[in-house]
Amino acid sequence: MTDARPPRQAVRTLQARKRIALIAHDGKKTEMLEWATRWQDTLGQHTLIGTGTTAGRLKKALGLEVEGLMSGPLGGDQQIGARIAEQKLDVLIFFWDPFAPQPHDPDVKALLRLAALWNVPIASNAASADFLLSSPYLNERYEMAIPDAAAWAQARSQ
Ligand SMILES: O=C(CO)COP(=O)(O)O
Repeated sequence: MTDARPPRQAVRTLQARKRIALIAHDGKKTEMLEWATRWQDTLGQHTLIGTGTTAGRLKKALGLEVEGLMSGPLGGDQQIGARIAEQKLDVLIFFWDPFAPQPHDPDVKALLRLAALWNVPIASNAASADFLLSSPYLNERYEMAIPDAAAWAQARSQ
């Protein structure tokens, strides 16, 4: 058994059209809708997914095409986390509520851990989401470092 960290980094290239996850806890959904309204045109140029209720609210209020997964408390955070682990998500916009404990707090923590691990850009509030969406990288290919999963597995199976 070797060091419990991936021994090497690999390169992942994000395409110009990003796959963006949109998630908001109930206490933050109004803020998310207001923010998404301001960024509606930009969001419409990318591929959007979201947890069930957030996705439904965005579709209804803004007419945006958003793939809806399970609602968060029913496993939606875990589904988004799986997309991250499979390198199928590029940006995470997650307005989590710092005032409301969630029944699925472990799922939320797991999602945030995977996003940190896989170097996925995260915005937790409207200002950081403004910065992310106004980045020149949003509409360009972008190369980033990620853990080398194959090297990790190989090192641990010696
Ligand atoms: O609970 C959530 C994220 O942790 C969000 O889920 P909903 O979008 O289904 O409300």
